[in-house]
Amino acid sequence: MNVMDSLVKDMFEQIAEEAGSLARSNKHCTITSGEIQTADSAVYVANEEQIHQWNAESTAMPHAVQDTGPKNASKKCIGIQQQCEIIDLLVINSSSSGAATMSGKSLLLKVILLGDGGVGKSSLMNRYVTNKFDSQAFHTIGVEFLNRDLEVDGRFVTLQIWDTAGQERFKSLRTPFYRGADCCLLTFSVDDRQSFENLGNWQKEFIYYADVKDPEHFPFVVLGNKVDKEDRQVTTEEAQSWCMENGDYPYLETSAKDDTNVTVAFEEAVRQVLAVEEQLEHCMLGHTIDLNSGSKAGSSCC
Ligand SMILES: Nc1nc2c(ncn2[C@@H]2O[C@H](COP(=O)(O)OP(=O)(O)OP(=O)(O)O)[C@@H](O)[C@H]2O)c(=O)[nH]1
Repeated sequence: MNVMDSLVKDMFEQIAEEAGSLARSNKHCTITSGEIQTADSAVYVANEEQIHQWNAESTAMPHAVQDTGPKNASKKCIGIQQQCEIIDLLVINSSSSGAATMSGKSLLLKVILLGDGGVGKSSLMNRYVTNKFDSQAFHTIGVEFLNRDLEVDGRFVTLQIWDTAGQERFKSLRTPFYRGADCCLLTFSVDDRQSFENLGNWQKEFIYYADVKDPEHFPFVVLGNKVDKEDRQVTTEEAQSWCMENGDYPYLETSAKDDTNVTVAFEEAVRQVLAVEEQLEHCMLGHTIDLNSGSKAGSSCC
């Protein structure tokens, strides 16, 4: 990796951190290799062409400030020159831990969709949030996310769904966003055997980059998408047994096209997170010290 590549990589990692914070304070946000946009602000970062050009020329980065964003938006350029710092427009109001946090009255949960390119991650997110399906969807570059409020078993939740680029060449753009995820949806396509065989790699990639401390108890949900297709290469039984052997994960067969099980899948993700949360709360309560007796209660938990 040359110096410029590593500067660009550092820049994206820095942006990823900022974006993670931004994500917690905004309803809608799109992050690609080029831009971070929200309803009321936009940060111009760099497009792929510019990055290539910078790599080729190794010249100074642009650092001009432009006002061409959406109405009321400030659009600024992030360069790599020292004087061109990461912009001040991001409203950072949250911890970077990313554990489930309360936003207003509802619980904010970050779920992340991972899986090979083309298995239908973006389509699942878009079907769930906008109820639309695009049969000519473009590959994702980097990550994007959308929020949706829902109620599950009497709990109000804001689900923040992060859709990542499955193609290998975008690995460095997606992995910085794994941290802080409350649930991971491992996705494959039932008509693509290789995408099923890669599930284990996605699981490992997530655990490593999200820095999951207790992988055995992390809530994964596995989705076999495109069940509307006739040319299946993976059977339900095979997928179920993979889930059983790799962590006893829930398995759902979905179709973003037909809207089969899409809502159920995201609700299941919420249930999994809430179950882990309840278990933790239970454990914490179990460890409170009884001042009267001077002994710990329920120390067998966790
Ligand atoms: N038949 C069928 N096609 C689907 C379904 N979901 C997605 N597709 C199609 O599969 C293609 C890829 O879908 P995407 O949602 O872009 O896949 P992705 O996993 O986000 O791909 P990357 O962004 O490259 O990681 C698109 O042409 C979609 O229209 C589905 O449930 N059934």
